[in-house]
Amino acid sequence: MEEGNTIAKRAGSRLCCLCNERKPALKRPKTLEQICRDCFYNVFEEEIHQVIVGNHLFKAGERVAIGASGGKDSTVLAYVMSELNRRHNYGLDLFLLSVDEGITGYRDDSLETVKRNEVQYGLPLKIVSYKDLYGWTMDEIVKVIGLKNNCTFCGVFRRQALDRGAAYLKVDKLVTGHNADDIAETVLLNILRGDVARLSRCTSITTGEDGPIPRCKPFKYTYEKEIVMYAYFKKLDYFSTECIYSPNAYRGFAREFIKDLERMR
Ligand SMILES: Nc1ncnc2c1ncn2[C@@H]1O[C@H](COP(=O)(O)OP(=O)(O)OP(=O)(O)O)[C@@H](O)[C@H]1O
Repeated sequence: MEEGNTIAKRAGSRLCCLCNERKPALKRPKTLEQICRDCFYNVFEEEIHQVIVGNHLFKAGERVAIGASGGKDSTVLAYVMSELNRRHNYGLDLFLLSVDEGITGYRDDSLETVKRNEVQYGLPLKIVSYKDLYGWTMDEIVKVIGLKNNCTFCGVFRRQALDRGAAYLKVDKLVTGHNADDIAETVLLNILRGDVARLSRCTSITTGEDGPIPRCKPFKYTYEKEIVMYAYFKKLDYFSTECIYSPNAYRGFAREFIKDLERMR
């Protein structure tokens, strides 16, 4: 038996290339290594832990809100942050913070997911809505202005709504699920627009230190494909529909371009 294993290991084929014990379950997008599920969980979580520690993202005793949209990125972020907080004794008080933009058939459904996550992960949830803060839902705004530029309005409102929610929760920091793919798209968009000011700050792991609440991106180096795989293998409860108002053509172009480059790798 021992000899059989040794042969398989030497052949370098049938076993996970990290533990050399279990069968591989996936080809890791970041490194293209064939690895088993347990090793994938380990490297995925450990890399995020190293990003948190290496960049001094938090201090013990801090209150941290997780921007929770119910989508894959923020759901995996909420799960991994609560696991790492427990495992490594970060000493953080974690909260889920959701913005209800008032988009029927999209945000109402995704918020149901976040309400389930509140119970599943044992994290208190605060929801702030555009209707309460500004007197308008996105549905009402779109009825008036049509389907033009609404991502721009919505982005500005959401940013402020997250600040207001963070102030309500009295948190020290806000974390979002922006991942390496999102950041690559933003870099490309800022180059295409010639927006040098944004280009210089869009890759920072922490922003807004001079504003009401610093924002951190613990997934700055995490590939979107790995987040999807992690959510899938862990059977996490998330909502996977695109916003009905955001075909978002320009960002979509950047996304496709980066995916094409990735395929050529
Ligand atoms: N309605 C919301 N309420 C709270 N946080 C939000 C909301 N929308 C977005 N965020 C935060 O901003 C991050 C990036 O949002 P974006 O709209 O780019 O969604 P995404 O890349 O599809 O992420 P997700 O899969 O988490 O929805 C999210 O991961 C989340 O942390």
